[in-house]
Amino acid sequence: MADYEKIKEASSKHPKPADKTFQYGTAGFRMKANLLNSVVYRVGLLAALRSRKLNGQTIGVMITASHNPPEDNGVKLVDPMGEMLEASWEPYATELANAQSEDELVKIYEKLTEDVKAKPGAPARVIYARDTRASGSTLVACLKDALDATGTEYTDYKHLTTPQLHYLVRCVNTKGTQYEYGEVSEQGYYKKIAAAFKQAMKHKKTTGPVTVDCANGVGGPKLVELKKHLPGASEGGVDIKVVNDDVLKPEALNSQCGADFVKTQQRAPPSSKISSGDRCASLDGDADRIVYYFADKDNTFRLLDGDRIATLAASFLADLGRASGLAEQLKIGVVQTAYANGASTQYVEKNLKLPILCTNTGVKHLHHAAQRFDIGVYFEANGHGTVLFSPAALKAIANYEPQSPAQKNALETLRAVTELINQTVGDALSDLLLVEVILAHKGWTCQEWLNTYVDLPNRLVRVEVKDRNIFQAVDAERKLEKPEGAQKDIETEIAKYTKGRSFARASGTEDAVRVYAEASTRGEADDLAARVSAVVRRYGGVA
Ligand SMILES: CC(=O)N[C@H]1[C@@H](OP(=O)(O)O)O[C@H](CO)[C@@H](O)[C@@H]1O
Ligand SMILES: [Mg+2]
Repeated sequence: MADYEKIKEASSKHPKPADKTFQYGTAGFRMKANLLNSVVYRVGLLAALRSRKLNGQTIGVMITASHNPPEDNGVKLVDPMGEMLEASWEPYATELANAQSEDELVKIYEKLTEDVKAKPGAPARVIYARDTRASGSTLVACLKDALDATGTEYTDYKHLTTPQLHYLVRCVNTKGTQYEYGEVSEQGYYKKIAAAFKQAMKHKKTTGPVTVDCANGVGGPKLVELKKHLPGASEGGVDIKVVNDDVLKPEALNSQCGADFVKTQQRAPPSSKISSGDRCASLDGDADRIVYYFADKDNTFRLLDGDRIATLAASFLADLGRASGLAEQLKIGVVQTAYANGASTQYVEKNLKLPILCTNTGVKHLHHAAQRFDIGVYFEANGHGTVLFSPAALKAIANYEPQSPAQKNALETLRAVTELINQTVGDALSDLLLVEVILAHKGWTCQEWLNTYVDLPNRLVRVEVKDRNIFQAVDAERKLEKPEGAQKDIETEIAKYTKGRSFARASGTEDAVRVYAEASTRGEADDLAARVSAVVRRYGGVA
């Protein structure tokens, strides 16, 4: 039961920096780690309240700042099924984080407890983990203070990838039910996906190794651990070469490596020693994102980003649906954001002939939209995504009696793939193995994967303005509603280019407006991005 005096007392150890305003954004709270003590303490209070409200279902707290620099950190909450915190609770987190005094904090907490109708006597349960940042242990101490003050039961899972924590939250809450997701332990995670991988790779072989850059983050040691459970190349598995897995040098985290570096710089990490044709992948700092890349025969860098993983997975699942005789029950759809390359959208619609939805940026939006399909494939272009199978789809896949050996084969692979994919959230380790399985089944090299369609040249620019909040986007962020007149001016610029597409929106994680542009040539895409950026500056004022 919550004891408000205790909450107040513990809170006084973690005072809020007076001049700061916090906001629970697309990825929870994220900023310089030394500003986060009070925020993490208060997120702990909210986690306890959310668990009480849900009668003691376990809530997850992840301390990470993903691809941000080493001196940053962050915190986000995980809901009972391993999903992101329900959006209607985000403002509560913001409100608690911004309370100026202990008295105000407790007043807000009491009021929230009443408003959400949490039973004060209900149990509260939380599990938590962190990435490898040096500031993690201090922040964990702040979190613990909140959990103790609120009489919460908790388990510290120490270092985990973000998706591993999501997995564990779902496992705890489904334990002993018909929806049991897996064994509640880190080892259980490895065992589940390794068994699924073995099954999915039956009779198939990968060609050559895959080199995985782990951004010197928590994904490194976890991939090394996962490898121990996987068959090696000679046993029908895959040869995974782990690089950039040094977690003992905190300053190396996300520095000149990792998925964000590769995606935004459109080049391999400078430390990379790849030769033409080598298959490579990069994870981000908390291993919930992955991108692939290789150097083609002319030694030109080629990126295979989230859009490519989505199209690869959708085409594979559609093939399996047809081959298993389940196509009718398994309607596949793809979910993207406005940042998806226009060529990928066209490929899904015209070649794969699958329905496609466009949502706002941020995986929670994509995740919800993907739940509208039997099989919903969602990826952000930056490599964060997964595949969701509806309960009805899982049931159909589990119960179907195959009518031929070919159907039986396809069905077995499909079953394995449902186990391999982390359905709680995008998971770089699980997505890595999924891509490896698909390439092995299709017998494809990266070049063949790349050949499926030709990306439109594109440019993503960050524009700093006085107040980014005046830029209000609508229509899945593809158009600006405000400031008035800006959209018309952007469209005037777009009209000047062949296959031109461009939009501007305020970032949810940085103090800037992002401008995206694509067109038929590199020069045109760059030009269009520059012109739309100029429009944004004209309306937003130079910062
Ligand atoms: C263009 C882009 O890559 N935007 C990223 C970025 O959001 P912004 O709201 O654009 O700052 O961070 C989000 C959280 O990590 C991620 O989900 C999203 O894809
Ligand atoms: Mg991440």
